[in-house]
Amino acid sequence: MVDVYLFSGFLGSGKTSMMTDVIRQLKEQNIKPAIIMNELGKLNFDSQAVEEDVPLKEMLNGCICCSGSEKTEAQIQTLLAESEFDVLIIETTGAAHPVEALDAVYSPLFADQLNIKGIVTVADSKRWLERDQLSPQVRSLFLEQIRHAHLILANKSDLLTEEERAKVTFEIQSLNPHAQLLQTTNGRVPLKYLQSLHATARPTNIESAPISQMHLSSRLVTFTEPVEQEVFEEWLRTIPSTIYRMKGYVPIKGMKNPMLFQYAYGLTQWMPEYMQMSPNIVIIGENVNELEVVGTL
Ligand SMILES: Nc1nc2c(ncn2[C@@H]2O[C@H](COP(=O)(O)OP(=O)(O)OP(=O)(O)O)[C@@H](O)[C@H]2O)c(=O)[nH]1
Repeated sequence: MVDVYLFSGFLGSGKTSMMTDVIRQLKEQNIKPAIIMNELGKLNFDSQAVEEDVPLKEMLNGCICCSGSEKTEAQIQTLLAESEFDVLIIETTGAAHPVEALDAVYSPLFADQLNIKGIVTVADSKRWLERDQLSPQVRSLFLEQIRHAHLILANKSDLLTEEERAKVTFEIQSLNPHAQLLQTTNGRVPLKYLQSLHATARPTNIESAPISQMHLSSRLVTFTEPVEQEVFEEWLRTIPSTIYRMKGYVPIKGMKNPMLFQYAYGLTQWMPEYMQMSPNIVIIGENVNELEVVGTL
């Protein structure tokens, strides 16, 4: 299994600095990294930070969440087929919502090959103190990236006074009490903090993630029998609003192949599928392990 880390954080917060340092540490331990980088602009200057022997895929002109998860899926598949590596680091654009980014990388197609360790968010500590100056939408994204993280770096702590550092730590930890919080400069984080993250996504038929894991996580569910479409839609109306996203293939009674199913923030989409895909869906949200799914054991 390849360990996957999503690096999230606002534009200019220090993601690339963190990545460069993490790659250095991985290499020192003879662990092979591969990188997917994501830039909003046309040219990816940051990729120059990655040495040539590290497999690298770039997604230019769009962010991981809105350029279509198919593209990301294809890139991960190509990487898995072409290169040998132990760890996959995905640097999302500063404008990506972490739920969407997680959604894009978590595909039922290679769920058994990837061990999604979690979202590491780099927060610019100075920006945190000045967050009231951000527009409401931007501020909301900034907060969401922190709220959904599994590990948070309060970066650029060199720019703060002792008192400000304490304030930032207290406030960020209050926003996300589940994640470990570290004060950093230049995104320097000892590798052990990444490695000790629990996987956020595991097939439930193998082992469930701990219930205490209340923050954002995902789960792969396998259907054991076909379900009536109406019964399934009825069930969808009962699920909590903290289930943000589902996608995959649902075996529907009367249909030859499992149907492609998409669910995002209350909206559902069905598409007939001409291939016999495995009857799996991925569920992303909070407390995903407590959700009972119709048609599964
Ligand atoms: N003072 C200070 N500057 C930092 C620190 N970390 C990063 N920087 C600087 O902040 C700038 C942005 O850092 P990057 O690592 O490129 O940030 P990024 O999140 O990858 O930026 P985008 O590519 O725009 O998303 C660079 O000029 C870094 O040198 C820090 O801890 N302290």
